[in-house]
Amino acid sequence: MAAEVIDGKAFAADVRGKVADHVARLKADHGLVPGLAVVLVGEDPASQVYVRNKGKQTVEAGMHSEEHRLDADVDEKTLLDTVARLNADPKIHGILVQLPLPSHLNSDLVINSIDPAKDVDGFHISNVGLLGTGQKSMVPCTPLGCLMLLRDRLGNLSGLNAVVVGRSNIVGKPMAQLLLGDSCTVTIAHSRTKEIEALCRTADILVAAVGRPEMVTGDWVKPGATVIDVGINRVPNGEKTKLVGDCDYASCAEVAGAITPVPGGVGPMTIACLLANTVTACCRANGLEEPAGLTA
Ligand SMILES: NC(=O)C1=CN([C@@H]2O[C@H](COP(=O)(O)OP(=O)(O)OC[C@H]3O[C@@H](n4cnc5c(N)ncnc54)[C@H](OP(=O)(O)O)[C@@H]3O)[C@@H](O)[C@H]2O)C=CC1
Ligand SMILES: Nc1nc(=O)c2c([nH]1)NC[C@@H]1CN(c3ccc(C(=O)N[C@@H](CCC(=O)O)C(=O)O)cc3)C=[N+]21
Repeated sequence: MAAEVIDGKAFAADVRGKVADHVARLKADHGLVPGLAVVLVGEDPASQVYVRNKGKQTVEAGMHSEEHRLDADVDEKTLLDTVARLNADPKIHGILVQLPLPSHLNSDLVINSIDPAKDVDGFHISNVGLLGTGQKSMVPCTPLGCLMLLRDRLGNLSGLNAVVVGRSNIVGKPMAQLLLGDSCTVTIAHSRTKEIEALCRTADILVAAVGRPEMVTGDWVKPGATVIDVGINRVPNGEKTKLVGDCDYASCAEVAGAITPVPGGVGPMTIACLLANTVTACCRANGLEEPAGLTA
């Protein structure tokens, strides 16, 4: 039995449609335009693609979009000043500093200088703490997108076994928090985990966020499981390159009940959730009702 393909691209278009509807209402009823600022340090070509997509989709949803490009050798003070200006700017409701930053910059310091109310990535320590204690927060976009896909596919997640492979602050850990919040039994696996294949085979929900092309193969997957592939890896393909996930799609799809493809799975959801978080931040900043169904 071949797995059902979870169409993240279509789901993301649907989320962006809801965002655009809410943006139109904010404009008509309150004269408000939600604004997102993306800060990009250096010239990493892959990052530039994401930044371009974010800007385009932000404008398509009727929102205000700004890009702030800084040289790769920018000093920390200039970057912190940029963030401080955006914190104080009433047109801006969401700020994203693209990671990773060049190694001479302290990314914890920079991220924690963002106003937590404008931290649409949900990476500021106060948002991390709020999520970890089950309080209202800004939720990281990629895990939020994965949760939306899982709830849509499985309905109630309560009692399901979830294994998250990867323990990064931006994907693995917040993903585990969200699954725990939905009453899954959650295990986080990483590079030191023993017998990782057997562990993964216990998962009703398997989330791969490792950054290793096609590492997870079909023999790691429990028959019928839902597989969420977060990985975005650019690998050689003849003269050109192609994108592959952290899962070997062909073998996993033979065993899984449902699986997200790469591209067209989690990636588009990340951007849709970024727009959703920006609208949520704008509503909260103005004491208005938040859009239904766009937060965790
Ligand atoms: N679709 C999207 O929107 C997004 C996609 N991504 C993609 O998701 C992937 C993960 O990103 P990110 O979390 O930032 O990556 P990190 O490199 O920060 O973290 C990778 C994690 O995987 C673990 N790991 C590495 N090798 C192995 C192994 N052989 N076995 C088990 N675990 C292993 C590491 O373990 P340890 O901690 O022990 O080193 C680490 O916890 C990447 O492909 C990235 O491009 C990221 C963000 C958004
Ligand atoms: N502060 C910060 N926040 C992030 O959310 C963040 C970040 N830094 N650094 C980089 C990673 C990566 N990331 C992606 C977003 C969208 C796609 C995406 O849209 N992918 C498309 C394909 C895009 C393509 O063709 O290259 C897809 O999977 O279908 C991928 C990856 C966000 N990240």
